[in-house]
Amino acid sequence: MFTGLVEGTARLASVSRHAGGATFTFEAPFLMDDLHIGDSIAVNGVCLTAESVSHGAFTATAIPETLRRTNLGGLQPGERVHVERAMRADARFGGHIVTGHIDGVGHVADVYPEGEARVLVIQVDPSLARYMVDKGSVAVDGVSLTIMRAERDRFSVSIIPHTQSVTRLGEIRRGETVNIECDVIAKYVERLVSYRSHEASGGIDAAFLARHGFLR
Ligand SMILES: Cc1nc2c(=O)[nH]c(=O)nc-2n(C[C@H](O)[C@H](O)[C@H](O)CO)c1C
Repeated sequence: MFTGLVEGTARLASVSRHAGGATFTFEAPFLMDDLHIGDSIAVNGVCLTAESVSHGAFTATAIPETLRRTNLGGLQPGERVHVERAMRADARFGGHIVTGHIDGVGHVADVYPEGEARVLVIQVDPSLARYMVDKGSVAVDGVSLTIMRAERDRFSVSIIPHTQSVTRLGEIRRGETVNIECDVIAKYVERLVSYRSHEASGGIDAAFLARHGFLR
């Protein structure tokens, strides 16, 4: 589990693509004081496992499904990614609950300045946008952000100077693809409400289970 307070950016040193997916080597010397083989680490918001850690770098593998559903598949050596180690139980919990499971990608549709901030307008599928509300939470490439405005197929966020300086969101351009994790609380609420309304109208049968993915 993560908070969306990313710790900084790591540089992709190399990538090896193979039948099992892609194995990335990221340079991140600032993580080395407490990163061990087997630890979870969020890379652009995607929860991966550190497979080796040495000389200021770690390696992690993304399976084909992860490459299809996130922006990791398009990464090229030299690019920078957001990194965050798993949250500690004894630390302050800034940001919001981020699981590292990406719901889909969004596309940066517009970028414009507003005072000291940088507003990003991000286009997403309505199936993702439905979990967003004004002043709610969203993780964009792993960065916990407050939604300024939520619409049917897009939302906007305002990037404050601190976030611009410690993440890539200060330099991101129109057309780039970003990983989106919707607020997990919204997803649980939707699921519970759909069960409740079904129970009110007659209980659980085979058709109900199939509709909700429990039967094929
Ligand atoms: C909730 C939240 N909202 C915003 C926001 O709307 N705009 C912004 O620029 N930064 C926000 N942050 C802080 C970032 O998550 C934090 O600066 C980065 O993850 C780097 O640690 C947070 C935690």
